[in-house]
Amino acid sequence: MTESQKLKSITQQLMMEALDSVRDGVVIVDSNSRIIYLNDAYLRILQVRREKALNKLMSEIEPDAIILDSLRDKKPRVNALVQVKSRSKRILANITPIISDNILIGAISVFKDMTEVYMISRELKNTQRLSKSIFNAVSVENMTIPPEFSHVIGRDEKFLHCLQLAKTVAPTDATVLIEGESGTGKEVIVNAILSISGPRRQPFVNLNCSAIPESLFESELFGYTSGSFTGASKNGKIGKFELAHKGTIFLDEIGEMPLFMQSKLLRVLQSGEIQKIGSDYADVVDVRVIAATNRDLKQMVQEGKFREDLYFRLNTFKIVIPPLRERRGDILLLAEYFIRKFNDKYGKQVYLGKEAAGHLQKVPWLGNVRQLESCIEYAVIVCKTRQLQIQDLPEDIQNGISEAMETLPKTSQISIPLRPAQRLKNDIQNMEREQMRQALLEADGNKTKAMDLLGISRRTFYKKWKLYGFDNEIYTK
Ligand SMILES: Nc1ncnc2c1ncn2[C@@H]1O[C@H](COP(=O)(O)OP(=O)(O)OP(=O)(O)O)[C@@H](O)[C@H]1O
Repeated sequence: MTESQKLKSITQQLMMEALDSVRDGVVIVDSNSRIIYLNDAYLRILQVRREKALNKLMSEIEPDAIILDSLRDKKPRVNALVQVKSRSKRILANITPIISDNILIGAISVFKDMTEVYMISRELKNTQRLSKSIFNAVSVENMTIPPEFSHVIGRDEKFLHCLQLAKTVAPTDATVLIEGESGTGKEVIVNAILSISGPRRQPFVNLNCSAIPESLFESELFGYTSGSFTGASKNGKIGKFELAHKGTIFLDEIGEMPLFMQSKLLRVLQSGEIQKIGSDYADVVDVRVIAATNRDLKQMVQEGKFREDLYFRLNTFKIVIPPLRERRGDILLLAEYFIRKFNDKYGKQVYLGKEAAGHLQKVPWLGNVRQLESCIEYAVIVCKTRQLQIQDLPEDIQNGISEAMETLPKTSQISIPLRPAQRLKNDIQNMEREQMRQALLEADGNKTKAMDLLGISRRTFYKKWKLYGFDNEIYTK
């Protein structure tokens, strides 16, 4: 090797090393778009393995790559913001065609990863939209309930405040946390938010965290690639987050999410990144998250059962729905509403008698609006006259609860926990558990059949299944 050849080879080596050490991605292709060089940053940013890209044709592995345009028209591209489709990444690229003696011999692209910048600017836009929305909301003196909320019943001040918050946050893309006891109407508020945010935030994916076994959580949420584990479908699986891309995901019972998934959820909330099981790289999704819980997440954080960082992240915009016993003014409104609903359903013309109305107002409604709803459904069905009376109400509402009420303070604000109410709750739960057990026996252990027999949704069924520890029992006649 001559001295000048040696010098040339050392210079080339130094240049390659220099390119390898820069933070920006660098790729060089020849005139046929064959990748002849890529640096370490390229591999890191686009999350590919060297052997999957080097010496391959760019036109085959990334047919929409902007560097191909430069090869075609021999023109440079300056600060081009592009999406690398196969990797869901945003990059800012500078591309120069390499021309020697008027002949195109290739092109070089130097690019920056803009995904994080994009996520931050999205967050910023959200915050701006949210503050604008809050500004508009506080400048309206008397809140008017939006027409989209017409099916939401309630005039209590605290409840109206929840609706106002829902209305405020709906047009933004902010993450929302809805807290409230079981049956208070968390899902009703989610639907209200969705009805305002409209098609802009579709598709909608609903996921109840308590219905997913821990071992399936990751594949449910993020999916898996084909053949990533024994028993996996050969076509792979699309996760719920991918399904909800550009839309909204509702994570109900977020408090039931296992700790290892909480950290993965935090990553999605912070960077939009999801990684399928078995995949070498992460995809970026654009999903609005609405979460709900009937657990005290703050308490769970203290007990080490819920990640503090995720809690803070979710807590940015919180709507706390008060229990029905703290908005007693709404009981009759809701009761009348449900009577209308079940009159329609069962072809009846029942109206609420004065004594029954008085009685309903005294009940502690530990099961909240859901309990009131099923109580009214029962009463409308059994009511033989047109006037719904105390004796038409379910027995536990007629007796047990009224007994418990005698020992409760006569104020509209009942502070919990109260021992009699707790005892009552236990009674209700025992009864519920027994009914479920009977239904499961009747259905020979077939859960879908048992749900039908009980007349409850799959979601409610699995919630109670978990609550009452049915996992360890065998149900065959
Ligand atoms: N304000 C309301 N107006 C009309 N219906 C309501 C209202 N609040 C609750 N409901 C009805 O009560 C039932 C329970 O409500 P929902 O499922 O939203 O409660 P939840 O808080 O999500 O319960 P869980 O925590 O058990 O999932 C539903 O049938 C719902 O339609």
